[in-house]
Amino acid sequence: MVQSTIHKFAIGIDYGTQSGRAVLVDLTSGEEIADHVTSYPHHVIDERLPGSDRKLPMDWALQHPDDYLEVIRVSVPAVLKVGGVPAEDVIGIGIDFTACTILPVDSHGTPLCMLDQWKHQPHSWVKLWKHHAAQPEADRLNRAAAERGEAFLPRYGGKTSSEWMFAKVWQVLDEAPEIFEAADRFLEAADWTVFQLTGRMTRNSCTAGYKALWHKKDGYPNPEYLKALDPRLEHLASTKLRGEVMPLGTSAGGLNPEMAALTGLNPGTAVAVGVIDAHAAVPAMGVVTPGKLVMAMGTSLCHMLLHEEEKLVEGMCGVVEDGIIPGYFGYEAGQNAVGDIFEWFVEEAVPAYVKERAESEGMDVHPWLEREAALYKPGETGLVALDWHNGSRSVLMDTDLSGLIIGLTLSTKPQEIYRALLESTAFGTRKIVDTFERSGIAVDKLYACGGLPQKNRLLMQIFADVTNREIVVADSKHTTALGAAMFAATAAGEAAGGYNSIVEAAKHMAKVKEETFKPIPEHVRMYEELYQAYCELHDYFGRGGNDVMKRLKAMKKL
Ligand SMILES: Nc1ncnc2c1ncn2[C@@H]1O[C@H](COP(=O)(O)OP(=O)(O)O)[C@@H](O)[C@H]1O
Ligand SMILES: O=C(CO)[C@H](O)[C@H](O)COP(=O)(O)O
Repeated sequence: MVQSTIHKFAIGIDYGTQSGRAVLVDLTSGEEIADHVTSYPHHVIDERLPGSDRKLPMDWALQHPDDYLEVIRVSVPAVLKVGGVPAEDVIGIGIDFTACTILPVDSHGTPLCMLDQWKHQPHSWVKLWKHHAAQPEADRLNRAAAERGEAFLPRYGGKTSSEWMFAKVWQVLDEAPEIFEAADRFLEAADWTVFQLTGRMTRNSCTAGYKALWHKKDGYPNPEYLKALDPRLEHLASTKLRGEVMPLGTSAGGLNPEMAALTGLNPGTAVAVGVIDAHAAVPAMGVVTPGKLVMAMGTSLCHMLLHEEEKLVEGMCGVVEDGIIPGYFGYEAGQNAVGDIFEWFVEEAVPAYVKERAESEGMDVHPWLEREAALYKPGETGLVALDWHNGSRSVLMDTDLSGLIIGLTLSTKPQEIYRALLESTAFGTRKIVDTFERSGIAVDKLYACGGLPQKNRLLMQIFADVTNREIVVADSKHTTALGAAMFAATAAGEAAGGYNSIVEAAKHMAKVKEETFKPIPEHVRMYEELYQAYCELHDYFGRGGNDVMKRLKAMKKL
């Protein structure tokens, strides 16, 4: 039991792709007192709508909004109970969310998919960040913006993504105009959940900036451009995207009485505006100044970096002033799949004998493959792979690209392929690091958090060797939730026992391990050569030298 009389606490809720977790955090030390995970009862909906036989098309990924409430209903009371902390000592709640994860709501804020009238229409559901079916809209959006010289486009590396708000909303309009019409607003799931907690509909500057092309001075893309896309989009920004955009670390309002009763927290407890999951990890690792690239490594990989100036960097997911830490331009880049690629290999491509051997040694397949793959030196497998099994986010921003392994022979072993796949993801990150540096934005050190640094040491060593940079690792079980709790402490403010700035919160609450991964000079040399091979393949297949990946994908869609 914690001495709650001297300490104050906040709850961070992290909404991931498969599950949500609540973490009760001591604001003095950042210690995670209790955590609880709720798996989403409806999982990722990518085959059929709940209660329906209707098959979803390729590249769709939906979620059920009630799953987000389930996390609040179950995980929040659970951490309060385990932590043994009285409600009055919990001064704030913060949430971080995957993004861009959006939903259409009616004028009461009720998701259209929860209304009988619309629940059978797939476009009424939450579109998860990895819903990639809006690529045609993203392509048209990019072409029009480039032709018109729209000022926002360079801030997003020259291309906006099919994962983001405008492409997704336009897909709704194209394919289900009745849903577009019925939607009073389109909201980020982060903002909808904050609305559920507070009854106040706000938008957070982080998702608005990175995922909805919102700019602190210019606002959303202008009506003329939107009209040129489709006349029905002309007033989108002032109608279905309306709502005050609030800076990170501010309070969206107090916890409403219904939610207080549901969770056991006090009504009026400060609720911070939402933040993107990966971005919450930045202060949680103590990164509040430039030169330190934070990598949230899990299913996918998000890279975040701070800089004093706004620079235009090829293929970046975005640069947003005050987007992560006030006073700095926050840059985001990413890889659509990292852990997901390793998962695909283990689930879909590993021979039965590997599973049997792992089982006979009492090991899971991943660590077994890691141990065997670690016996090879860089280059010894004769393989190079492209990490595009779920498309390329940075720097090509193209979800129609696909994976590739080159160098296979009749003697290639599964552990060699596993190693090549680990290496491919490190090469993908190296490409991002090089692109930042070429644009004059220094990357001195890497900071890793998420599930992968805890799970796979070989992967981390390969990342250090391929990038030739030291890697600091988070010392937190739930780094993004810790970040969300820090934003909650900031929203509550010093007078309530929190902090007056996220930088101050980071000083007291951020946690990294003492042990770091350091590059091994001999490996660095070998990887330099392999990376050149990766770059040749990257440019050949990714920059128009050969469009076979796109042709194959188009055939598959027929
Ligand atoms: N030992 C391992 N080595 C490499 N990848 C792993 C290992 N164990 C699990 N994974 C991958 O880690 C990913 C999950 O990462 P995690 O950070 O826990 O989740 P999330 O990204 O959903 O928050 C999955 O894609 C899984 O395939
Ligand atoms: O694009 C994002 C952030 O900008 C997504 O939130 C992120 O990629 C989801 O990742 P994960 O499931 O690995 O937490």
